[in-house]
Amino acid sequence: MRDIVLYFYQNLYKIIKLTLNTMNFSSEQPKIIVVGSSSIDLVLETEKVPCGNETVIARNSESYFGGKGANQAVAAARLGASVYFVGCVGMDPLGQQIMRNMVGENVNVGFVFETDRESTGTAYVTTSEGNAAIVVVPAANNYLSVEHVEAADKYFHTADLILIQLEVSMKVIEYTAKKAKRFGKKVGLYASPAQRLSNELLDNVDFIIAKSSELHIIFGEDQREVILKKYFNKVFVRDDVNSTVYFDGTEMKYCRNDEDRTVHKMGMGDAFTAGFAIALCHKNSIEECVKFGNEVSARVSAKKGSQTGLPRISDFIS
Ligand SMILES: OC[C@H]1O[C@H](O)[C@H](O)[C@@H]1O
Repeated sequence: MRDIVLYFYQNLYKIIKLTLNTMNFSSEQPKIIVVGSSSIDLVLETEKVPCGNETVIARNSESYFGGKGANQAVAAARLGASVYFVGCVGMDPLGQQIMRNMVGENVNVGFVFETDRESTGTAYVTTSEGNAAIVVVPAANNYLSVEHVEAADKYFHTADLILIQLEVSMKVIEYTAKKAKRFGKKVGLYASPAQRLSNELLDNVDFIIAKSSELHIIFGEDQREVILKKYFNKVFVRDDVNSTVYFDGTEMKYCRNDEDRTVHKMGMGDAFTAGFAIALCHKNSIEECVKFGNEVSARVSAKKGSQTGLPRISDFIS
């Protein structure tokens, strides 16, 4: 018995690889454009997340690279895609750090603009028992404009897929989705932080990732089943325990990783979105895309910060 247990643990890595084996990686390198936010996250670890007028003491404070757009760009690049990030930072040391980090992660920063009107975006995160409460200060991210996205025009022709989230202006988001559709490109949206989506935006995106607790804000409807049936194979709802549910046209599909590796619940939705997008670019089935997204998300949650634990393509193929 002891030998069997030992064998299991020694080969855990291979077993995980085998379970993911149905995921296909084609020889084509996916080309992805991420339009969105970048920030520096200040993470405070506390006994409990403060509420009301409460004061709590943090065990420590650490800073990490973050911002939903930047997280998705780094995730996609680590998974082997050629990635352009279109974003805006302040003319300050934090902006420079973000640029250097992206360059180090092989993300093309040719369309990262600088503004002198605001400082680089930041996020203040209180984490307790794995949960994370996040307050975002968009700052320079609010200065990302339609003209900035227009500047990346010629790359929209060559891209396979465009990723957007909701941390830059809705005008930019809607413009990006419309433009991508015009070029016949696939568009993925991580609908966070939750906002009501217009019908036009809903029509222009191919897949939407949403948190279970925010459906009523995003769709103006809180019956999960109604939303999933209306947007089958298009809306993917995630809950707190890294499980994903969607309707495939015939039945509800639930996907959950058995093993809970969560240390911090930061950047899980971004990681899922990027993983899903990569799997889609490699022409996998929706079910495989969801499984792969869940795995990428589980891995990021195993380390502190929104980017630290993001896996690399070499973790999946030798
Ligand atoms: O999705 C996680 C991200 O949300 C906030 O934007 C933080 O920057 C963090 O990195």
